[in-house]
Amino acid sequence: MKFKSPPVNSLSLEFLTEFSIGLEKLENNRACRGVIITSAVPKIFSSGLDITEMCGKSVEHYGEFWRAVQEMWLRLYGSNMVTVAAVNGSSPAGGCLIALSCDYRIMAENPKFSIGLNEAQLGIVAPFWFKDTFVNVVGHRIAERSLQLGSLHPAPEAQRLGLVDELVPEEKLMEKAAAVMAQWLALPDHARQLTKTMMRKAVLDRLVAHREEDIKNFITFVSKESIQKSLRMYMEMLKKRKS
Ligand SMILES: CCCCCCCCCCCC/C=C/CC(=O)SCCNC(=O)CCNC(=O)[C@H](O)C(C)(C)COP(=O)(O)OP(=O)(O)OC[C@H]1O[C@@H](n2cnc3c(N)ncnc32)[C@H](O)[C@@H]1OP(=O)(O)O
Repeated sequence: MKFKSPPVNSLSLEFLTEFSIGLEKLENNRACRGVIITSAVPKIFSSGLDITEMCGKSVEHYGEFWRAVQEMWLRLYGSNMVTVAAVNGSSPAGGCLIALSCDYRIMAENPKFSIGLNEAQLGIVAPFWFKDTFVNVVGHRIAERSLQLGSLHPAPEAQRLGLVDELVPEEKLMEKAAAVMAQWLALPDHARQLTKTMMRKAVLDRLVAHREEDIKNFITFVSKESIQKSLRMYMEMLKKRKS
């Protein structure tokens, strides 16, 4: 799957819905045993959740949007397929969540590309299931420091921390992803799938059990004037940085 929503592959409601439908189709296709996720937009894997979806919209819209974010994660993190992220650009916040939800992460070895859960820098809080996914990849201490500081880690640091599994030159990224996929697909599906379920089930179940409460929390949180102000200021900062 190649993300192609210029300029920055931000995860809008429409993008998330299409992504989830795409994953569902592949999941239901018995001929498909694995998926490599990458980007067709130069230098950007995904800029994370589309901030405009969280600014100045109705309570109903926030609810619909958050349900779509949850749905995407439940499908990807809970997928029976082998999932490999070929991270060919920067990948903040929700973009990082997508990579973290895969079975294996390969990143282009460009120190200008960064990845991490930077929510704290926007004045918002990564939800518990973002945090759980992160902890399951890098461990508690690294996740705690990185989340509190809202760190975006340049590719070499991301590899040192275990946030990505390996770095390769950009031109070799897809070749390497295909080789990793072949290695993972060499195992019998049922054994690999049951093992994956065993490792991820508790974290998935926790969101399933608290899904409606999580949506309510999101709506309450994002509707606060202080949070709206932080998001608006962040968007302005992005625009100013450009000019
Ligand atoms: C007890 C506690 C209770 C807690 C309850 C919790 C409940 C919920 C909490 C809420 C959690 C919400 C979770 C959010 C996760 C996210 O994903 S938030 C999004 C974070 N994303 C970012 O910070 C990335 C921001 N973007 C960038 O850093 C850069 O754009 C880039 C590095 C990706 C690319 O840089 P460059 O190539 O230089 O492009 P730009 O000129 O910066 O951008 C082009 C264009 O796109 C717009 N844009 C960029 N990112 C986004 C985005 N994420 N959403 C919307 N729009 C974006 C940018 O403004 C530019 O627009 P214009 O061309 O100027 O119009």
